[in-house]
Amino acid sequence: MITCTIAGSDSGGGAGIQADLKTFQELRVFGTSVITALTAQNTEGVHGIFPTTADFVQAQLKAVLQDFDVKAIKTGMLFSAEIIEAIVTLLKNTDIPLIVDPVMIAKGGASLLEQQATTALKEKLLPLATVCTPNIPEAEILTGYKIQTEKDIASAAHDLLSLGLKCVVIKGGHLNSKHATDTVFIRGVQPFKMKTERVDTKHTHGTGCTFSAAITAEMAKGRSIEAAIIEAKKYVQLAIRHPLNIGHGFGPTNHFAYHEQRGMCDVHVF
Ligand SMILES: Nc1ncnc2c1ncn2[C@@H]1O[C@H](COP(=O)(O)OP(=O)(O)O)[C@@H](O)[C@H]1O
Ligand SMILES: Cc1ncc(COP(=O)(O)OP(=O)(O)O)c(N)n1
Repeated sequence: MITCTIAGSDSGGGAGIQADLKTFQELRVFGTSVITALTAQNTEGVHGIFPTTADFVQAQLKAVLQDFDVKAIKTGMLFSAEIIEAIVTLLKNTDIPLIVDPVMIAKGGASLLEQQATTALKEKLLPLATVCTPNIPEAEILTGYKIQTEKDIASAAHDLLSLGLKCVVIKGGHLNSKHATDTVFIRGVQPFKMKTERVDTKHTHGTGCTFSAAITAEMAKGRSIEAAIIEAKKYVQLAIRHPLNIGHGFGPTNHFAYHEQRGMCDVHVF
């Protein structure tokens, strides 16, 4: 099975293209990639960004799509409106499932999407997506209001689904709660929650990239959206629960853990 990630490179290997390709490999799908930007990054932060031109992003994506039977595509850091538009031009002619992780700001505070690109992300890319996986701050930017209650989460999902998406997962990593609970809204299906223990760790660099890449891998294998999302939650939970403890700052998750610790993870779905 072949997948594609359209995202930025993280020289530190914990997020972006590197996290996506590691996740694809661990979940036994073949990963191709389209690089939107290089970041000089490590566990202590983002030290520089060098974007790719929109034309060259398009050239990479064309090369991949012309040759490979890609079964699912994900997007991560897209950086600019020009890059988003270049991708949309090609993706609007395909029916490949598209998972959009609307990456905006790294946990350290660096901006990975120019402010004026939010409109292009929302109005041009999201209508093509099958699944979108915002964290709470991203959902707030996309909807334009604060998300504090269960009712706010449901309204945000409703507003995002109305853009044409099939599924929205509002991730709870940023909530100040005892558990890490994500809420899944799928058109025509009763919403459900996925709950795991919240791991007390600072090594959560790349959790969002890893989660969305795992959804992409599982969907490429032909699993239903529900099954893909639940398996992805297991994958990321194990990756957080068994950290590698590398680097001097906020370390990466452990992409090996899913195989090394198989069966040692409960996700409560309700
Ligand atoms: N400390 C943690 N313990 C357990 N799960 C976590 C923790 N932090 C994040 N997660 C989970 O990791 C996934 C990615 O969420 P999140 O960290 O919110 O994304 P992002 O990296 O986009 O901010 C979600 O399933 C979330 O619930
Ligand atoms: C190149 C690149 N892409 C995405 C991110 C953000 O990754 P995320 O999974 O949201 O994790 P944090 O960086 O917020 O820990 C990134 N940092 N770099």
